[in-house]
Amino acid sequence: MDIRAAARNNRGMTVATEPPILLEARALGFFRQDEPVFGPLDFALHAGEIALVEGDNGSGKTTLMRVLTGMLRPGEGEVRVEGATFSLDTMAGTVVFLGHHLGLKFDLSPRENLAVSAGLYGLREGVDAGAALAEVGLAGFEDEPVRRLSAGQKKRAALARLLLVPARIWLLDEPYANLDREGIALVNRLLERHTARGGAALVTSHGAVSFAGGEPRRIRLHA
Ligand SMILES: Nc1ncnc2c1ncn2[C@@H]1O[C@H](COP(=O)(O)OP(=O)(O)OP(=O)(O)O)[C@@H](O)[C@H]1O
Repeated sequence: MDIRAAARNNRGMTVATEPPILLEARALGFFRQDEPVFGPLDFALHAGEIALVEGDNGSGKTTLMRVLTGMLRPGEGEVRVEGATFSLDTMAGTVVFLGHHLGLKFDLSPRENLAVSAGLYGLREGVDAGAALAEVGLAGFEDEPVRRLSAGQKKRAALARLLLVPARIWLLDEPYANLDREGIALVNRLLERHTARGGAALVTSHGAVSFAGGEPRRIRLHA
C-alpha cells in the first residue's frame, strides 16, 4: 500500500511528494554465536504503508521485530525511526509492538490493561477504552481478568491497545494468530484505518494476507 502526499510548491501548484519514511533499516543484521539470523536487510517504511515480513519458521521474523523495538541490539547496521537514529526514548510514543506474548497482565482486566498502556505510551485523542474494547468485540468482557479470556479474546484485548495509543508505527508479530475469520477482518480493518491516517505497519504472518488497499510490500527472510 503506497500513498502519495500532495503538497503545494511555491508557485501554488500541487505536486506529488513521497510520504515521509517512518521506519528504516540500513544494512541491519543480527547474529547468534557469529551465525547470521537475518540480514543485512535494507527497507524503508513510509507513512501510509504496510510491509509484510515473510519467511519460514526460524527465519528470523520475531528476531527482526525484537531488534526493531530495541529488545535486542543489532549485530550490524542501523534502525532509524522518523528520520532519527533509534533510541529507546523516542520509541515510546512512536512505536507500538504486538508480539507473541501480547504484553497483557493476566490478573488485570482488559480495561485495566489499557489504562497501563495509556500510562506508558500515551492516549490517542478522542478514543476511550470502552469504545476500543467494543470495537475489538470485547463488549461485556471489559472488567473480566484477562486470564479468564479465550486465546482469541486475549488477542483482541491486545489489539485494543493499537486503537488507544497514538503510535504511528505498528510492529505486529503474527497478529492473525488465534483469531477467527471476523478477527482477521478486524485486524485488516485496523491496519487500513491506521495507514489511511498516515500510520505505517510492519506485519509478520505465515498465512496469506490480503488488504483492501492492495498488495503490501513484502520483505522476505530466509532460514
Ligand atoms: N532466545 C533464543 N535463544 C537462542 N536462539 C534463538 C532464540 N530465539 C530464537 N532463536 C533462534 O533464532 C532463529 C530465528 O528465530 P525467530 O523466532 O526469529 O524465527 P521466526 O521466523 O519468527 O520463526 P516462527 O515462524 O517459527 O515464529 C531460530 O533459528 C531460532 O532457533
